[in-house]
Amino acid sequence: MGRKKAKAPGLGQSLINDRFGKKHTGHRHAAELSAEHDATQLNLQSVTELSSLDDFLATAQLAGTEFTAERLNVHFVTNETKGIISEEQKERIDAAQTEFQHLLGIPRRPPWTQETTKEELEKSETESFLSWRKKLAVIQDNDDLIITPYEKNLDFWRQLWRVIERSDVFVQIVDARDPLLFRCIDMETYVKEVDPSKQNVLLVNKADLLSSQQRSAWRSYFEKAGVSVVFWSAVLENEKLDDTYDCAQLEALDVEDLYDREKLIAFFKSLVDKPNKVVGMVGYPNVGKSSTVNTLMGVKKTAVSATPGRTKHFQTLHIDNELCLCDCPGLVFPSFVSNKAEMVLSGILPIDQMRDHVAPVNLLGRRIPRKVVEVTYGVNIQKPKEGEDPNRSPTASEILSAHALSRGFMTTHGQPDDSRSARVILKDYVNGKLLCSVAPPGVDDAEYKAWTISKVEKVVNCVPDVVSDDMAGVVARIQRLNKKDVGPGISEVEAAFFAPKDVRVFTKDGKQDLSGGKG
Ligand SMILES: Nc1nc2c(ncn2[C@@H]2O[C@H](COP(=O)(O)OP(=O)(O)OP(=O)(O)O)[C@@H](O)[C@H]2O)c(=O)[nH]1
Repeated sequence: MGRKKAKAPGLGQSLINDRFGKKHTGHRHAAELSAEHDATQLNLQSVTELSSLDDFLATAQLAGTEFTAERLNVHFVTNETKGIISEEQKERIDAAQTEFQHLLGIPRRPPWTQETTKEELEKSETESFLSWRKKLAVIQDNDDLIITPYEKNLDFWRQLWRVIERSDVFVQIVDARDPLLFRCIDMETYVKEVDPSKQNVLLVNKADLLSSQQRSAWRSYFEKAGVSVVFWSAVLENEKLDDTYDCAQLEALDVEDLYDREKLIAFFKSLVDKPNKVVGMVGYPNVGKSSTVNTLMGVKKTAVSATPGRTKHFQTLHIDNELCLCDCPGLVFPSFVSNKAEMVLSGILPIDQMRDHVAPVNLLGRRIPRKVVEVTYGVNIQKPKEGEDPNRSPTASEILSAHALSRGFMTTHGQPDDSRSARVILKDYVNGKLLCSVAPPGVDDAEYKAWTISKVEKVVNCVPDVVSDDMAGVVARIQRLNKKDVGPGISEVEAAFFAPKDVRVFTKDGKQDLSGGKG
């Protein structure tokens, strides 16, 4: 396709001028860029879901004056189902995913030297980024394949490149409930390309949401694959920083094998043989980067967002005079998913922006054991009718009606308000209040689900004897829920409070506080 250089500023340049206020001129060296591209100057609006028009305009902006309406073929999820795919579809999708896996990489920063000017580097970065996007567009032409709405804002990738360049240890934070969805193997390859002496670590966060058997299954999977893996719970460790918390349920949570803050810091230090060590961190939005960074920094954080996409730019933070953290903004890498419902359940797409609630709840019904929903909410979900497969998963409508009726969520027409229940249930799932996780390849799904059920039963049935005063209200609600005497009328806020982890109470040294929170 022929490209011609536009003489007058075109749409792309106008958009750039509009965004940056003026045309970039002057020759500065590439080395100056790292310092220059801080959050105030970069366009740090994450771009993951674009309409074709937005996409067209963003492409025009990226290509600047050289843009000549290239066709990107980017289109959106087309094979949306009601969250359920047949065995035959699944086989087809698996085969296509295997075939195209090698194209699912991350963009590379083009090579540069001290002599490269700022303009030259920006131009080659843009070109390399566009060619990466075109490669992904080829995948999106295949109707069997859906990739996550990956980050399309080059400035986010620039931040990632800089974090990788600075880091001695590069940590990918993944969500323990579906580690493979959040792990980007190509990122590990890229880190080694930049410098083979850099170390990759996979930090499996939210590991408190798995049972010890489940963690052990995942640990053997990663160890066999030669991955350096650490299981960690930012939230549990963060709670230990607060001396009013005790852990009446620590035993039930079954988390003794997790790394604590000191052990994790010591582990990072052990990987680098030089005085000033930099640990870079990256991960999808909502995997718990902020919680991890705060905890490692020793900052007690009371409120973190349950909505993906809050951290916007990388920060450099000194833990002590030996170790420094470099926290990259939440980046959505291209990854294969079976449908949009999977993205909602994985916390990649925000629930409040979800249009169809039936598909994700159907998928939830497939993934989560029926008993987990029943025990967590104290409800009975309608059983399969005579003639139906007695082991079939509950449907969205069965789950939603059971929940809506028990909580008194009704529409003005007197029907169960399914959509309100769907939002509560999906948020509980994403937040980990409804326990569920995906088994590692090669592990029997039924056995893995049985481990989830036994963990949920242990946690829910363990009501603490003594708690601090400010926890009393929460515990009273949980006790009512446990006794299943909660009829219609319980508010959404109360339902949302029903998190077994809410009753953990730690002492300063992380031990169970048996003093009623007063000692
Ligand atoms: N159960 C559990 N929940 C966690 C853990 N770490 C984080 N969360 C929850 O996950 C959600 C996201 O946590 P954040 O720390 O804000 O995640 P983030 O990756 O920094 O998100 P962005 O700012 O969007 O990039 C919050 O609801 C946290 O409470 C954990 O170890 N265990």
